[in-house]
Amino acid sequence: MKNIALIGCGAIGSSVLELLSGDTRLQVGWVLVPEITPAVRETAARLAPQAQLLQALPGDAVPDLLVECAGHAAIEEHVLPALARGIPAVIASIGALSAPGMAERVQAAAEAGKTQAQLLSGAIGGIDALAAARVGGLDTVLYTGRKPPKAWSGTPAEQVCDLDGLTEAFCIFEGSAREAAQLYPKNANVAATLSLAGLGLDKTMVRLFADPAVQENVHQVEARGAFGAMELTMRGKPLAANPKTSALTVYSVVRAVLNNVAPLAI
Ligand SMILES: NC(=O)C1=CN([C@@H]2O[C@H](COP(=O)(O)OP(=O)(O)OC[C@H]3O[C@@H](n4cnc5c(N)ncnc54)[C@H](OP(=O)(O)O)[C@@H]3O)[C@@H](O)[C@H]2O)C=CC1
Ligand SMILES: O=C([O-])CC(=O)C(=O)O
Repeated sequence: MKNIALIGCGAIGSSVLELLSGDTRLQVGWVLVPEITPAVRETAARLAPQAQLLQALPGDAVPDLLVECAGHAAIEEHVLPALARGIPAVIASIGALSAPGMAERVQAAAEAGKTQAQLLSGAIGGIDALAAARVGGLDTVLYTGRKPPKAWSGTPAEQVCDLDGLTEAFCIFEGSAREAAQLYPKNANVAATLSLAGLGLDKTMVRLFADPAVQENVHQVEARGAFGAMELTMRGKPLAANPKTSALTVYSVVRAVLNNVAPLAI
């Protein structure tokens, strides 16, 4: 039985626990959160009663897999030290790798620990195709992210428009994936994922819209290169617990965990 350490127990983490509970091939042995709140206690008691609730992984704990679904800060705090100790990790907060030197640090920690960090596809599809297309050479990759105005609350979008008063789509950001991921750490992980699979953080162009006409989180990708062309639209249903996050992100985490225990992985 594989023993999992889960970082974060919010909208994604609690849904992941729900979907994994009852699978006899694995158990969640640790849940790492900044504060052990009554809500976290209740969720863990219901869905992972065997788990230790902690703020950091103990030095003598050796999970088979570390699963990050917490936020950008968790990469520095939990993922880098675990990788360096040889614990493999799957990462949802991919935008964290847009910080100067962070992608290199993740790589170096995994190399030092002789293990691997896997960047999850999260809310976006087509990462396999884009990463394969990169081998032949890519010319352009454009990502357009479109979410309902409430998904942009508490972000710099509030400084460029009146989110509650929007009557039509408003472009809140246009620039590189690196800049998008830094400015919108809870909304532009997809931009970072596409760029790390494809043309890189500085050459992948990004437009972000607050759009009162959409109910879903809409992700569009247009890519061209030696392989031909790719056009992709995803209309992700947001999680009730967090309108910034699409449900597909949860399924992507669960898929990665199950691929770790399944005899046939896809
Ligand atoms: N790749 C992708 O496509 C996507 C990636 N994401 C990433 O996933 C992250 C989590 O999303 P979601 O679950 O919706 O967010 P929530 O805010 O609902 O939950 C975040 C959880 O992580 C905990 N947390 C925050 N900081 C840390 C830390 N440094 N160490 C450990 N735990 C921490 C929070 O605890 P507390 O409540 O006490 O702060 C909370 O339990 C996002 O911030 C984003 O980076 C999200 C959507 C798509
Ligand atoms: O969940 C989504 O739709 C995408 C998201 O928040 C992100 O890219 O950070």
